[in-house]
This record gives sequence, structure tokens and C-alpha cells, in this order.
Amino acid sequence: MADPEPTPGDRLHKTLNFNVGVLGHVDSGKTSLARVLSSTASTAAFDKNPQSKERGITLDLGFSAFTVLMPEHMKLICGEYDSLQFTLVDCPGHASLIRTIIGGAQIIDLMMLVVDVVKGMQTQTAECLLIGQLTCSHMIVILNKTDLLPSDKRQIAIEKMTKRMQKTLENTRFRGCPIIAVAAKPGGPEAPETAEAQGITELIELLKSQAFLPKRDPSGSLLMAVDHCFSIRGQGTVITGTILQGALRVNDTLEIPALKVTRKVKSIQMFRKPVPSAMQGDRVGVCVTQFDPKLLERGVVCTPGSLHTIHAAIISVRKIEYYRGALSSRTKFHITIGHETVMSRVSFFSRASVSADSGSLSPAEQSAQDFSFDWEFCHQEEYLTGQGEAKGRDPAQWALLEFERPVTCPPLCLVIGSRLDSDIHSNTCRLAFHGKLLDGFEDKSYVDSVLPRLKISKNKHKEGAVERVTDDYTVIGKNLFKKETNLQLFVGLKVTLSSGETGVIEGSFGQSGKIKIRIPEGLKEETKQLLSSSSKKKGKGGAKNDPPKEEDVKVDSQHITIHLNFKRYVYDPQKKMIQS
Ligand SMILES: Nc1nc2c(ncn2[C@@H]2O[C@H](COP(=O)(O)OP(=O)(O)OP(=O)(O)O)[C@@H](O)[C@H]2O)c(=O)[nH]1
Repeated sequence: MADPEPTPGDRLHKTLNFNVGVLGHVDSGKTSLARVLSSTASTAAFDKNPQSKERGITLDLGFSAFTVLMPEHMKLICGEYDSLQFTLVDCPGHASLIRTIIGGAQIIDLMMLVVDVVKGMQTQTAECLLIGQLTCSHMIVILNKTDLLPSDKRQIAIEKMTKRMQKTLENTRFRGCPIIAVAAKPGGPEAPETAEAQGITELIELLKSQAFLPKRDPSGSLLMAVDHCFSIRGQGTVITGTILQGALRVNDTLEIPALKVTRKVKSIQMFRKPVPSAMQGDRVGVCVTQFDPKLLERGVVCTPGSLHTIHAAIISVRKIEYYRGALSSRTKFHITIGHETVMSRVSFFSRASVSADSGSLSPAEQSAQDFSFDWEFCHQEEYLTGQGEAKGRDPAQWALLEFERPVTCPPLCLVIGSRLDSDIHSNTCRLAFHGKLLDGFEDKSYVDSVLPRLKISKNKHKEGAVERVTDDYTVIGKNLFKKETNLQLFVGLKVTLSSGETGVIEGSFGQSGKIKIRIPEGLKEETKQLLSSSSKKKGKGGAKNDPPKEEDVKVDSQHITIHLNFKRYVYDPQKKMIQS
């Protein structure tokens, strides 16, 4: 019989793990803070706990942990646990920062944004805030290095910086989040190790008060981020890391996608004790049958067959508003996807760019229909609109990514596009866009044969005429499309009328390529008059509240034109390159 899914109660130990990402600008004091938190907690917070010394452990580069007794407010909801472990994920360099955060997005429960109190928000602070916005729902701001402020003006300076941070956070999801001042390593690098950090006990109390029962889901396939790997003679190879998704049991078979091999789980340890299973959010050491640990210093392991290695992908795209550069097609960006950052050629396209004029395709182009179907499918899926990308808001954007080397990632994972090669001191945001993986191309030959033949054309412009008004908010347009055109692909696109109103294509009208246009602000009086006089002159149709029927429409207004701008995306078997 299969083992039951592990539950949070299925533990030999009674410690709940809570993951805290430590983010901030270079040199803001992240590592110093993680270090002092761990040591302060292990010496002070546990004096009642005999295991305290053991718990202030350094797990690996970038990971440290400390444990406290279960805070009062969590005792009721976390009945089966008696203590709470904070695992601090110190995120160092920039590329690895994005990778760590994206990879850990599902399991970073709270983010500590470390700010140098003297310098305030710096470029990377802002970038970290952006990444936090995309991946995390709880945050604490740490104003560090308060010892550098002159003692007589310290309090005022802290209050000033607190207010400034509050203002910055006003329009973010972290509005009103706690802000605390500390000195993680007073005196800087030259100071003796004995120099006492300030505000750390208060910070630990704040962390305890902000902690909550994290959502963990043992279902689905396993995905574990590996941060360390070593062998134990006679036993096997141990991989340590964090379970990002799913669960793991002794005797399970794991896949190491980078090595294209599978290995059997011989034992699992948490908090240095053997456990039969572990689940999302847990930090574990897993002993598997032997392989060369040098081959997997960092990376992922997973349920066999659950990850895909892809050569190209389609993603949804949202521009990061602080990014000053252009998102132009066929340029290269650093793409962070799953646990990898890879250079990619990026071609952007938008909704109506999908083989829109299918009726006018040549027979060769017609064969592209299968392909364009995929895109059509994409934009009907909820995940495009479900993640805050509400239908009807911004015109949706997509991109085709062509990776310089294949990447291994889970389906639907978060993707961030950035320009990491731009100068880190240039004071500009290097994060350009974010999105979700919608579709990946695994088959290299498919990529070779199909992707080079995609054509993303330049902006197109179509012009038609308003035929009649059906009510104060709706007009019927004609001469924009042929009757064969798949009008569904244009639904939701913006049009402008020569009379000044803007509208949205609501759908087709009749069978001859006419469209119904909704004018959300309503038609201007002059426009209505112009259209109704035009109707009367011709003597048919145009009665304000008549349900529109195609045969009614005989009136031809020469006065008001409709303008539609869009991009077109077609498969062109003749082309050897993507054209733009
Ligand atoms: N004066 C003073 N210096 C500090 C404090 N905290 C850290 N520093 C110093 O600031 C420098 C950077 O500290 P780190 O902890 O390495 O900063 P970091 O953010 O982890 O740096 P990166 O990992 O390089 O991004 C070191 O020289 C520390 O000694 C503090 O509270 N006061």
C-alpha cells in the first residue's frame, strides 16, 4: 500500500519551519544580520531550551536558521508544534538573488528588506522590493547601520527614514508593514566581534509576532532546490536543500534532471534527525544511492518526468514600470525561469497578433493554423488573467523566448526578464518584465523547424467606418475586416473614432466581417447627431433602441472612421528568420 501523504502532524520532531528571505542592496548588511540573528537567538532566546545551542546552525552558504519557542499567538493554530524555526535565506549576488527568490517564491513566507539607514533606498533595494511584490505577501523593513548616525540626531534620522520608507511602500502590497531600526554589526568590519549588535532582540520579537502558519501543500510532484551535495562513504550521496513543491518519502525515486539520472531515497533528515517523509517548505538532507556530488553542487531534483527541458517558451508579459529601456522584439534579455538564469532572444507580441487575418493567408500560411491555435488557447486560459491580470485591463502581452541553452523548469512557473549586464551602479532598474510560463517547446527539431518561421510583423493599422449607432454606447463598424477573418482574435482591442471617442471591439456583428464596438464613455452628442442624421437621410435603420440586425444596416456614414492599431503574428514557412 502506498504511504499516505505526509501531513504537518506526521513528524518525529515538533518544529515548524518558517522561511524568511533576506534581501537588500549590496553591503546593506544582510549577511551580518542573518549571522547575528542566528547567534543572538541561539544564546538568548533559548536559554530555557536545552537544545538551543544545537539550533543556531549554519545550514549552508546563504542559509542559516534559528529556533524559538512557539509564539503565543500561534500555539492554538499550530498545536502539534512546540517550536518555530526561522530559516533565513540570505540572497547575495543579483542573478542568484532573482533565482533564489523565484525558486523559493512558493516557500518564502516573509521577506526582510535590509536598508542602509544612511543611504536609504538604493537601486537594488528597489529591485528587491519589486521581486518581493511578485513573490511574497509579508515583509519587514530593517533599517540597518543605525550606529553610523550621530547619537544626538539618531532618533530623528531614524524617524525621517521610517517616514520615507512608509511613503515608498504606500503604493505597494506592503503598505503599512513594520519597519524596525537595528545595528547588525556596529562599528563595521573593523569592530571587535564582541561589539554588541543593537535592536536584534526586538527584531526577533517582531519576527515572532509576524509569523503565521505557512501554507504547505504536500500534493503534486516533488521539486526540491538543492544547495549542497556531498558523499558519505558506504552510505551514498547526500543532497541538502529546500522542498519547493510536493513531498518526499524514504524509498521514493528521485530524478536529477541535470544529470538525466534517477536515484533511490535511502534516508531523510530534518534538524539532524531521521524522518520518514518531508514536504513543501521543509529543509532536508536526503541520502540517495551514490553519484558524484561534484556534478550537482546546486540545482534541482524532482519526481521523475515532472520537469521539462525546453528550448523555447511562450510566456505572458507585464512590463516592470520602473524599467526605463524599451521592450523591443528580437533583443536579448536575461531570463530567470525555474532555477536557472539564461540569455534568451525575446520577441514580444500582443493579443491580436495571432494569425489574425486567417482568411487572407496563403495555402502555406494556412498550415500555420495549428500553431496559432496554441496561442488562441493561451489567451483563453484563466492563468493569463487570473493572476491579477484582470481581463479587459491592460492589453495583454506575450513573448516568445528562445533560450541560448535548454532550461529545466516546472510548468507555469514565474519568469523574470532583466538586463543584468547593465551597470549595477547606474541607478536604473534592471528588471524589465515578468510573466508566467505558458507553453514550452521541448522538441529541438520542432523549435528548429517552426520557430525560425514565425513572423512578428510591425504594427498594423486598419481603417473602417462607423455604419450606425445602436445605442448611446455602441456602434457598428464596417470595412475593417473580411468576412472570413476570425474576429474573436480582435475582441477586447481598442479602437479610436475620428470623432474622438475610444472604444473596444466587443464582437462580430452578423456574418460579413462587421463589428460591434462598445464606447465605455458613451458617444458624444455631436457624434450621435451626425450618425442619426446620416441614418435619416438614407431612410433606414438607426432607431435608437432597436436590436441591431444586419439587414437593417444600409446607412453609410462617410463622416466617422474607425482606427485600429495592432501587431500581427503569423507563421511564415518561407521565412528563414523571425522578421520584425
Ligand atoms: N557600521 C556598521 N557596519 C555594518 C553593519 N552591518 C553590516 N556592516 C558592515 O557593512 C558591510 C557589509 O555587510 P554584509 O553583512 O556583508 O552586507 P551584505 O548586504 O550581506 O553584503 P553583500 O552580500 O555583498 O550584498 C560589512 O563591512 C559590515 O561589517 C552595522 O550595523 N553597522
